[in-house]
Amino acid sequence: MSDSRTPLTPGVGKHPDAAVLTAVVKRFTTAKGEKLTAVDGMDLRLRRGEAVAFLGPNGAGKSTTVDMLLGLTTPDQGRVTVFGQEPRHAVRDGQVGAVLQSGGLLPDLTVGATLRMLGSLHPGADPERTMDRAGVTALRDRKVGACSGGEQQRIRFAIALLSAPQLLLLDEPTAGMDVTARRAFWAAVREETRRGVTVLFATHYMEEADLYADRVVMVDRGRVIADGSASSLRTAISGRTVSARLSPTDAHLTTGSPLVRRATVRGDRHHLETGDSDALLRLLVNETSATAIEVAPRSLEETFVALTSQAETTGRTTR
Ligand SMILES: Nc1ncnc2c1ncn2[C@@H]1O[C@H](COP(=O)(O)OP(=O)(O)OP(=O)(O)O)[C@@H](O)[C@H]1O
Repeated sequence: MSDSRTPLTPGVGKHPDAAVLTAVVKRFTTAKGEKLTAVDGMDLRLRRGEAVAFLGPNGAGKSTTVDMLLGLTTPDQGRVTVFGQEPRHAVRDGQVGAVLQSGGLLPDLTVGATLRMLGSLHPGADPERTMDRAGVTALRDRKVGACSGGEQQRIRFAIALLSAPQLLLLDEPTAGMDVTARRAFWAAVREETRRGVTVLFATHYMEEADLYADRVVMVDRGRVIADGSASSLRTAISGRTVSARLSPTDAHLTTGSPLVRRATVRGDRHHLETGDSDALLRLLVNETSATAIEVAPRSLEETFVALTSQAETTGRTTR
């Protein structure tokens, strides 16, 4: 029975960390022969039982990192371990399951036959129960090729669960799913984390990170630029922009305030990014002669841009 199976590798169950990346660098050579650094000194520790969201723009290095955790590619520098061992050993022992963006499925097999066939590769696997856990039992007799994109993602999830892995790596797992399918998918993932499984999922959806991750790791240009709980990250990257006309003396006072994360001047207005717009408004009203004060929320895109440019100039991380 898959739920009660113990890790196949002695010592794996005792290891406190599911995965550790230490100063990992991965470079590729582009088609033009130029060197491209996809992962640039990544330090990351996934503790057992955590659900960690991996957020970042296109090309940030998320998939490359997942590939290294799966042993599909190796770092040029640094070290990656999964349950204290080489990733490929952990994968070989069935400790790691993955839903990748490009996982091949055989379109002419039914869902049930697919799970039975792949289940035969893992001693002790229970395809029926795995289909149930992944929410694909109703699709058992349907050909994989006749399933929608979102359904195929759930089939991939079922396949990932076959070996009863202790670490699940999900690369944009809900791509192609509608809202209902997303909810059902995350409910199934939550069941796995409840059992103590560690989950790392790459996503472009801040809401998914917010709702389903214990911890959010934000990456940009192959580096971790923010790492913390969803709520701490939200506080760090959400916020408002307060803009006003300020005299030079008032501008000096406000931009030097710890309430102001970033200040820019456009035209005759100072734009002040803050996590506490109420306190900043009080400061402006009570202690300066600011005029034409406006408060505007920042969009997620703006906050991400603000955070990435901040990381570029200061190298700072949140935690
Ligand atoms: N095999 C490869 N050969 C050359 N360049 C590669 C290769 N794999 C990835 N890259 C490049 O490395 C960078 C990081 O890519 P990666 O796929 O890891 O980013 P990502 O964060 O997963 O992006 P996305 O959100 O678009 O999936 C990109 O610039 C990409 O073009």
